[in-house]
Amino acid sequence: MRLPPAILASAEEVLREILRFAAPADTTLSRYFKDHPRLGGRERGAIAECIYAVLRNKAFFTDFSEAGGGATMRRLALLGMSDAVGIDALGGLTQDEREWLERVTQIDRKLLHKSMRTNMPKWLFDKLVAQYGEEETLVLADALNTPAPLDLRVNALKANRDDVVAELAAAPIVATPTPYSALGLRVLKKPALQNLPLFKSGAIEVQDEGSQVLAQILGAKRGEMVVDFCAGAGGKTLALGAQMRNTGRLYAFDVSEKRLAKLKPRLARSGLSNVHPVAIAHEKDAKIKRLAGKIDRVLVDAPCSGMGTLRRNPDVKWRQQQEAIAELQEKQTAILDGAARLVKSGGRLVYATCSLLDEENDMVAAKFIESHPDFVLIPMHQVLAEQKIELEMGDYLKLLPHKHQTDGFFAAVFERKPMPKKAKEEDASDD
Ligand SMILES: C[S@@+](CC[C@H](N)C(=O)[O-])C[C@H]1O[C@@H](n2cnc3c(N)ncnc32)[C@H](O)[C@@H]1O
Repeated sequence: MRLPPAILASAEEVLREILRFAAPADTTLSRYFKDHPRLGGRERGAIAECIYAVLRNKAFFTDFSEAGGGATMRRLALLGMSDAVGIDALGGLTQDEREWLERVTQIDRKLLHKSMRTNMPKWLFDKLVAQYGEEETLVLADALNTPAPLDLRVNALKANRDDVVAELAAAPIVATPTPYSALGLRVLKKPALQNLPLFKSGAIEVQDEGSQVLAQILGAKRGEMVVDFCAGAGGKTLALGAQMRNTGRLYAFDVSEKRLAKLKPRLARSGLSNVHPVAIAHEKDAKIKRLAGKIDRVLVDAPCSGMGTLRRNPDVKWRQQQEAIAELQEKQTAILDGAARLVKSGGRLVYATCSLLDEENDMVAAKFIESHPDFVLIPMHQVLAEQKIELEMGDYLKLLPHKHQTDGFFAAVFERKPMPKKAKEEDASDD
């Protein structure tokens, strides 16, 4: 059945708002759907897919919608919709529009100019070329512009992976084990999960496989004191708590009370009782000082540009300003410094981002090691071997969508050298 013609007007309306880039695309979309309760599930799905298709393909779509007659926003919506649901599912097209869409959708994008093919701002393309070379950047950009599959993490406290696969199959949802995370499952279609007993009981959580690997490399064990320094809504906190088998103490710090509040219902589902969410004012908060030198493992999943998550958040590349990267680096360095003070002698500190940019990754890690002679870098291949994760890496973890089919992630692992007792006491009382 064709979608009603009015859906194009709705897509145009929400697109106009989203392309102002005043707020994240998912926030604007949720607000639009709330304000338009009469839109059905199929219409909402099509509008959302249309918006994301436009954001992924903005450079290419804009170029083609500006050429030719008719309003640009209508043409953008047409391109987005045809990408999302196919031309034949669209009702109310004029003959001209149909022919134009058929012409544009037949274009071989590999033959286009780089800026249009990669669909990213020039500053980002240039940075990636400087890091990966042009050939690899083109492949990386294609992967970043392809929607991500849906990854799940099995909560080992409540289920095992094989049983979950069997229960999903009965739904029927086809899920296959992910290659790197022993608890991961990949679902190619995007079924609604919220009402599944498996989801409601906390046996599964939605989490990119890369994110699961990041939580795992912290190596948190039963009975340990662990801090998730930038816990947000707790994606990694939940994985860490389960890894600790619901024992020990896991502090979930964040400066955003709103994000920490979203962790609460997830915690309730997960069955974890070892997690202690703590809102902090900043990375030097007195609440942190009290724990200085006492923590076995600290994860810093730092705020970053998010360029590794473009498969899911394609608006980020258009919203992020190049000038903000240096500010982010400063913030990341400050947070890592603050978090390092928590680590006890022989304890571990993991610095992670979902960015692809060296400025937020290698450079922050290198600066940390330079300014913290009491820490050593543990090469990632060693950490991965300890965790029995079959990934080939050098000093750092660098997950890339075109190579590993995950979001882009970076991680560095540091270990605090054993400290003489006196120095330990001074460290704990230091401002
Ligand atoms: C990449 S997100 C964390 C995502 C989360 N770990 C997860 O797996 O879902 C970064 C988080 O850092 C928080 N943040 C920003 N500045 C901070 C600071 N100075 N100290 C602690 N957290 C901070 C943000 O509020 C945000 O929730």
